[in-house]
Amino acid sequence: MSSGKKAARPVALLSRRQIEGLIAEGKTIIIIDQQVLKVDAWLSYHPGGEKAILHMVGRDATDEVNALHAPETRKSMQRYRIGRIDSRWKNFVPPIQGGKFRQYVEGTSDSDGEDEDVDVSPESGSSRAPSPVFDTKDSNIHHRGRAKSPPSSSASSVSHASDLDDGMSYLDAQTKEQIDLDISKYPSLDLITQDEIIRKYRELDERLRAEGLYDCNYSAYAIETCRYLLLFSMMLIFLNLRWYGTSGMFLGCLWHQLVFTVHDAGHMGITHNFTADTVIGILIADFIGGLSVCWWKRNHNVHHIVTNSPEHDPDIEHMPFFAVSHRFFKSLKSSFYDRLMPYDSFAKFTLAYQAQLYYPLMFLGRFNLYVLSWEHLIRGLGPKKGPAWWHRWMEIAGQVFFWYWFGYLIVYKTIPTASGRFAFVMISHLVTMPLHAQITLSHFSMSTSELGPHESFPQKMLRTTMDIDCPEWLDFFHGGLQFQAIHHLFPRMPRHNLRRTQKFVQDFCNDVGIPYALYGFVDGNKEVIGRLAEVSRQGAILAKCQMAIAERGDILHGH
Ligand code: HEM
Repeated sequence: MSSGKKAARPVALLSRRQIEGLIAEGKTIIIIDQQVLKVDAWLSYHPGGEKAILHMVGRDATDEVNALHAPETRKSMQRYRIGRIDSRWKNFVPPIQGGKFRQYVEGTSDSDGEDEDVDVSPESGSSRAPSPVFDTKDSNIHHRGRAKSPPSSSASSVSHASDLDDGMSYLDAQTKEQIDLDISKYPSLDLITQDEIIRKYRELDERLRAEGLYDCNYSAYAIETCRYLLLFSMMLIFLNLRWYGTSGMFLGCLWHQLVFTVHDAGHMGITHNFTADTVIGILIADFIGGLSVCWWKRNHNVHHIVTNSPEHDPDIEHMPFFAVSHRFFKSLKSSFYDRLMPYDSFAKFTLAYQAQLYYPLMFLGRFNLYVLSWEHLIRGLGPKKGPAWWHRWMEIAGQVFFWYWFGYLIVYKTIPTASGRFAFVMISHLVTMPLHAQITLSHFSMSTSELGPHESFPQKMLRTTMDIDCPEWLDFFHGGLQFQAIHHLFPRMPRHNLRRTQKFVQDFCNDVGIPYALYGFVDGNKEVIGRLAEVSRQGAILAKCQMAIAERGDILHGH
């Protein structure tokens, strides 16, 4: 008897081995809420870019996906469902991060492999040599009783026994030390502990929603707008008075402030509507600031997923100028840029002085952003299909508009002298320096260690991100970046609610035993400079090791 309604299609139960086999065949498989999704067809349409999804292949992406998408988008993901699982999913290392996957042969069961009852502590999980479960870089250093073993191979950083001959064992020992430090400071990586953290994090998210902390406080933007108008008026007044440097300073301050609203829009933190917030972001970033918000989003989306991973997070990949981890001395391959980041003689020279170069280079940050923006737009690196296809064209229009009002109308037509033009351009750009320092402050001195695929999303975010303590009246200066750890836990939460959320996050951290990193602005800066100096020192020690080894080699070979 027909009920008139279409019967729901039964969903196949897939085994772990079957899922592994699909990934081995090159399929893009992610797990969300116990559902198995195959998203190959969606990859090139994805507004968040391909890389964001590729870092989730073979993983339970529930928390990352919930944090980064609107609720209706999450529902639409069911279109890609090919099956379900019926037990707790143990993450694989995604292929883009060097994970290895075995083909599935009909009749094999989950127990036909080493992935049953996986012990996930870095020490033991990594000792399963061919295991796709925990086959990642420095983790193998944690084999019990093998303190100085070289790291396991990954697609991006292969280290062989012969590395012991060129000083790499020194770097491996440093890596081990840092992983040990993280393991001693943070909750255990066993599944029960991590599940408890995930459960409490989801509860917290629900609570924050119930408290209305996801609702945008539009009156706060009215105050922001008054501030923007004031800075813009000051720029015009001083331009009229022919005080070009002062006028440029006010324009720089305006840009500095506007970027925070672009950040909110890039995370759908204003209207929560993808299109509306993207338009706000493009109008401010491109039309008023001459920068590509979509370039920034492409970077930033991946940064939020693989935070502080030297091989994968573009936000810490600044070779040859900065290295926040000694691991960059291995000439890692960036999965984001798809290229090597060579530790060559130029890098050796600049990295030796990186602590001294930090602030001077931050002053030039905005010029670098133009270059990156144009590269993004000219090469068409954003999605060409799907909901974001038109962003590139609106951004190009924004660039034309910006260079017309800034370059032609103000710099060329209004300012008559070369010295006036120079002062206006340089001061307006250099004044934005604090922004570049503020952006790097939250992550540069935090951990860059890889603890394997079983670390939960909230723990990883809190381990790699710090907050800045500041009085409430200074919030406008930090623009929400002072609550970066909270923002990483809840990226779509409107900026003006982050201060209220801080107390909840602190309670959560106390409850689950995760340290909440909170520094004053000055101390945070000291931490960053300290980290840069420490990595330079490691570079100097590495050079000495290599020199001593070379001399020993010469003696052995009778030279
Ligand atoms: C079936 C799978 C997926 C679908 C259908 C999908 C769809 C979308 C859509 C429609 C948006 C626009 C914003 C929104 O409507 O919420 C978006 C944004 C985004 N997605 Fe996905 N997504 C999927 C999987 C993933 C995965 C696994 C990740 C990685 C964790 C991811 C990361 C992102 C990011 C970071 C954005 C922000 C993009 C931006 O604002 O620039 N997505 N996604």
